[in-house]
Amino acid sequence: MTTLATAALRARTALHSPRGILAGRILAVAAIVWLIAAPYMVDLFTIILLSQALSLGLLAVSVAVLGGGAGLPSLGQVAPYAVGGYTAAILADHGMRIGVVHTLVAAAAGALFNALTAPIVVRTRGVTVLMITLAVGELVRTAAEKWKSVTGGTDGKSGIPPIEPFWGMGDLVDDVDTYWYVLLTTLVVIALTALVLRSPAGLLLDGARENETRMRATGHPVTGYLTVTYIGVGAIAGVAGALLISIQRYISPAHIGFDTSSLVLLAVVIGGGASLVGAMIGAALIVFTRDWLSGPWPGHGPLLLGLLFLIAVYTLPGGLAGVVAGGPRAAWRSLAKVIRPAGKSTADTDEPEADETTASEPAAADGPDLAKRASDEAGARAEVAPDPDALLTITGLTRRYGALAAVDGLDLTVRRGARHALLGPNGAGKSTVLAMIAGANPVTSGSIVFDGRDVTDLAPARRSRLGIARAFQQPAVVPSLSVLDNVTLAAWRHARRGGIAWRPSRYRSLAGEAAIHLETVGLTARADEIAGELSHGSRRLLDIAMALAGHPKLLLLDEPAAGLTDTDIELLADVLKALPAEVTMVLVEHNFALVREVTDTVTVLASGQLLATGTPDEIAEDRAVRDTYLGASEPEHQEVG
Ligand SMILES: Nc1ncnc2c1ncn2[C@@H]1O[C@H](COP(=O)(O)OP(=O)(O)OP(=O)(O)O)[C@@H](O)[C@H]1O
Repeated sequence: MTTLATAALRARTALHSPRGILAGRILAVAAIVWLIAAPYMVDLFTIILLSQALSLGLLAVSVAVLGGGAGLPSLGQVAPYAVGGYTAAILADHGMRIGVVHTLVAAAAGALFNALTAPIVVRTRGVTVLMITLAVGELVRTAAEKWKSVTGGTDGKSGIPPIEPFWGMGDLVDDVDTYWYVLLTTLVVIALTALVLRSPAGLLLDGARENETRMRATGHPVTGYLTVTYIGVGAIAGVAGALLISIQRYISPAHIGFDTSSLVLLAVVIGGGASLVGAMIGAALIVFTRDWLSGPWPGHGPLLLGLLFLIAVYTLPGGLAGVVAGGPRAAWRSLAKVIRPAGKSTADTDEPEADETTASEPAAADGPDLAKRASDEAGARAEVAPDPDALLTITGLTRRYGALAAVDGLDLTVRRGARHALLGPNGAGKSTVLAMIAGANPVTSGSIVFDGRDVTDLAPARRSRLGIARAFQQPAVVPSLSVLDNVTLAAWRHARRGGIAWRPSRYRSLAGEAAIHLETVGLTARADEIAGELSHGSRRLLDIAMALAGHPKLLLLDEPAAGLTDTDIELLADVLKALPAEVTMVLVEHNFALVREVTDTVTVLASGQLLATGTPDEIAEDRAVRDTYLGASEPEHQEVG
C-alpha cells in the first residue's frame, strides 16, 4: 500500500501549503455550488448517478480517513457499509422509515461493527491490514448470502419502502428529492469529518500514520487513537450504506463484495489518499466511468476503470488533490515524468519523500528466545536494591537473535545528571541497548530499573511517560507537519491537560510552550517550515527537540552526529552541553571528539559485553580499549567505528 501512503503524504503536504489550502477551499466551494445547481442543469439519469456517487463517495471518505489519515489501508469498509445498509433496510421493512433515524442507527451499527473488529485490525500494519480487512469484508458478504431470513440471501432485500427524511416531510419517491436528501446528509457527514480532522486531534492521526515509533516514544497511545478512528469510519460507512437504501431501495451481496472495496480504494487513490473532496471526486469519476461511458462501449467498464487506475497512479502521484494544490504546472510535471525517459526526471526533486524512519524501527516482536525468560528473573528483578544516586540500573541485560547475543549480560549504572557515552565498534550492541532501555526492543533476559522502578516489561509509551526520551539514529519526525507541530505533538502527553485535541486555543498554548524546545536547538526561525523539507542536520536537531519536549529525566541519543557537517556537529555539541542539569544523557556515538566534549563517563562495549568504563580521558588511555577499538592513533582524530 505504498502507493496510497505515498500519495497521501504528497497530497497532504501539497494541501497544507497556503496555495493548497486556498485551492482546496475553492474546489470544495465550487463542487458544492455545482452539486446544488446540478438538478437544474443535468438530466434525471445523471442525477441518479450523482446520488450513487455521493453514497459511494462517503464510503470512499471512510477509506480515505482510515488509509490516508490513520495509515490503515482497508479493503473491508464494505463491512460496516453493508451493516448500515441492511440495518436501514430492516428498519424500513419494520415500519421505521424516518431517514434521520436510519442515518443515526446505521451509523451506530457501522461503528459497533468496527468496534467489534477493531482488536484484530488496528494492531496490524501494511499489507496485513489489507488482508485482514479483506477477510472481514468477505465474511460479512458471505454472512449476507447465507443469512437468508434476515438479508434475503443472494437475491438480496428488494421492495424496501421509500423513506421519509424527517417526521411529516413525506416519502422520498422522486429521484431529485432523494438526491437532495443524499446530498444534504453527505455534506453534513463530510463537514463533521473535516472538523475533526482539522482539529488538533487530526494531528494525532498524522503523527500515528507517519511516525508511529516517534509517537509511541513520546507517550502517545497510538493503538487507542487508531481504534477510535476505526470506530468513527465505521459510522461513516454505515451512513453511506443507509443512503444506498434510500437511493435504490434494494441491497444484495453484490453491492458489498470485493468489487465495491476495490472501486472505493481506487477512488481514494485517484482523489489523493488523504483528501475528502478528492475521494468524493474519485468516486464520482468511477461511477460515471462505469455506468455512463460504458453505455456507448458496453462491457468495457472494467477496462476503462483499469485504465483510469493506471493513469491515476502513474501521472498523479498526489492524486487529484496534489494537482489541485500544485496547479496546472504540477499536473504537467507529473505527465512529463511519465513521458520523459527514465533517469532524467527533475520534476520530482521538489517533492518530499516519505520518511523511512518508521519502517527502520523493527516492531517489538518477541523472538522465540523471549518465551524462555525465566520467571525467577522477575523475582530477582523485584529485589533490586534502589541506589538513590543511580537513575538507570541495568543488570544482566541480554538480547539474543537466534544464536547471536547482540547484548550479552550487560551490567551498567547511569548516575543522575550524568553525561554517559556508550562506545564500541560496529555491531557491539550499543543501539540495541538504547532500544531496550526505551522499550522498543524486547529483553531476552536481565532487568532495567529506571528511577527506582523496574521498567523491563513496560511499553515504550509508558516509559516515555515515566521520563525516558529518545532521539533516533534516523531522525524520527512527522514529515508532513510543521516543525512546531512536531514539537507540540511530542510535548502533548507530558502536558497532561484535557481538551488539547478538541480546543485549538489549548493546542496553541501548548505550542507556545513547545516553542521553547525549538529555541534550545536553534530552530525557532524555522518553526513554520514543513519538517520533511528540512536538511538532515536540522531534522536531527528537531528530533532532539522532540525528545526534550517531554521534559525527560533520561535522554537517549543514538549517533546524533552521524551524517552531520562539522558546523552542525559544533551546533549539536553546544546543544548537548547546554542540556538542563536534571536531564541525564546516554549517548551512543562514534565521534570520540564529540564524546570527549560533551560526556563525563564512557562505557565501552565489545560483542555485547562491557569492556571498560571510565572518564573519556581514562578510556582514551585504556590499553584494552585502544587494542580492541580505538587503535594506536590519537583518539581525538578518529571517527571511531
Ligand atoms: N533485528 C535484528 N535481527 C538480527 N540481528 C540483529 C538485529 N538488530 C541488530 N542485530 C545484530 O545485533 C548486533 C548489535 O547490533 P547494534 O545495532 O546494536 O550494534 P551497534 O553497536 O549499535 O552498531 P553500529 O555502531 O553499527 O550502529 C549486530 O551484530 C547486529 O547485526
